[in-house]
Amino acid sequence: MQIKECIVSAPGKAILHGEHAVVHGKVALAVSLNLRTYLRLQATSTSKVCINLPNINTFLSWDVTALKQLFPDSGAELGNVNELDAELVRMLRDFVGVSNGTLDTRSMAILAFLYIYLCVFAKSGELPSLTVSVWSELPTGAGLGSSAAYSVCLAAAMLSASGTIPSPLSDQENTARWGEVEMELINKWAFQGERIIHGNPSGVDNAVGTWGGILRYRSGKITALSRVPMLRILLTNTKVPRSTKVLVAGVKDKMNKFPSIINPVLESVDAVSCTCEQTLTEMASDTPTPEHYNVLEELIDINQHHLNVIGVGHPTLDTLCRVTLARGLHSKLTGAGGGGCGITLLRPETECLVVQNTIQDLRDCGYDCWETRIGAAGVQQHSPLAVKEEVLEVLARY
Ligand SMILES: Nc1ncnc2c1ncn2[C@@H]1O[C@H](COP(=O)(O)OP(=O)(O)O)[C@@H](O)[C@H]1O
Ligand SMILES: C[C@@](O)(CCOP(=O)(O)O)CC(=O)O
Ligand SMILES: [Mg+2]
Repeated sequence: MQIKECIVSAPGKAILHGEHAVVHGKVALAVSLNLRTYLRLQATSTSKVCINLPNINTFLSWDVTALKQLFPDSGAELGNVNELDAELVRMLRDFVGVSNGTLDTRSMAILAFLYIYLCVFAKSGELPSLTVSVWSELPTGAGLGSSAAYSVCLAAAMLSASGTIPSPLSDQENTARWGEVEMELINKWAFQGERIIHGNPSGVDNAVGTWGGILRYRSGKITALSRVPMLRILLTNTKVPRSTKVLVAGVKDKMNKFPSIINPVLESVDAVSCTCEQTLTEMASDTPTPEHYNVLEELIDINQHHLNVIGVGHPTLDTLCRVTLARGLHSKLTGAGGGGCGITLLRPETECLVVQNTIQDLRDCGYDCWETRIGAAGVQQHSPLAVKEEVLEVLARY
């Protein structure tokens, strides 16, 4: 089978408000980051499927003939984009040799890859030999949506290589985006990848990875916020490893144990997201005032308390909040919490020296900290000419 080689990329994300609550049908506000995951898919004639994942030190290959045996006689039933095929996931677990309920990060990435590969190519009835290499600028497992950026890249690359969606590149464009119909399809397959990695994702992360920008997300309904002020944000990685899957499951357990206590907290998080959205809209349609920033800061503090109540805080995140508050800045965790990353809002009048000192304070705690740009483009295809040399070099190494 002739497949189309490609290089694709997708951005990571930061959740401003609504993490965890969004899994239970509440509103989340999320922004794309200027840190991306890149994937290169190459055709080979080795009769092998190879995957190189240097971020998680995983390099594997399988014979195409072995993978073909996973095709049930009812091969046509593989590949329903709207629901996860639990039987196929079970077969893949046996094939790769991982037990149900494993938290081994490498296994999740491999299962998501094989699942999307098999389902997308099942329709053509033929499994091609190929090599996929992925490299990310994002820290993995830190709350910045690396799993979603990875899943979005897998979906885009497989759909493109199989010819299910056309290449958006033209003679004039070395980097291009797909149209709305293709992005819907990429997003749906990416969501299945997220389901394998997360267990019960809301879909907000893959939506940001696909569309980019600043999004309001609720129960699968995605609204791009076009009128938002230019926010300045510090990102801090406490470097404490954690698993989104475990944290999401923990919140569910708490809800089951104390529904009358936890449900109102999630309702309140929803109200925080809605109030933040309203404030951002006001700020964009008028000149942002110090009072607007005061509201945004109070919302950050309230939400951080809520996230602690539902059990996804961490002492390192408490330290982040305390250290930044000592400089007059407000922070909250972002993503699943339990360690990982936090965001700190910078005000327009925050002096350069204050920002530099805050970054230094946080680095002294052993954290990584940097100012980020938000609202990057969603999933893209690139010609090799348009990819940064250092990224191309890593992708070409395998
Ligand atoms: N660049 C990558 N290469 C391989 N796997 C990745 C990559 N990025 C993310 N993953 C997968 O996603 C998992 C991390 O997802 P998760 O716990 O949701 O954290 P987050 O999405 O916040 O980074 C990793 O353990 C791995 O399975
Ligand atoms: C906690 C949650 O709201 C966000 C998880 O983000 P991340 O995997 O920690 O980047 C889960 C979800 O929305 O699927
Ligand atoms: Mg994730």
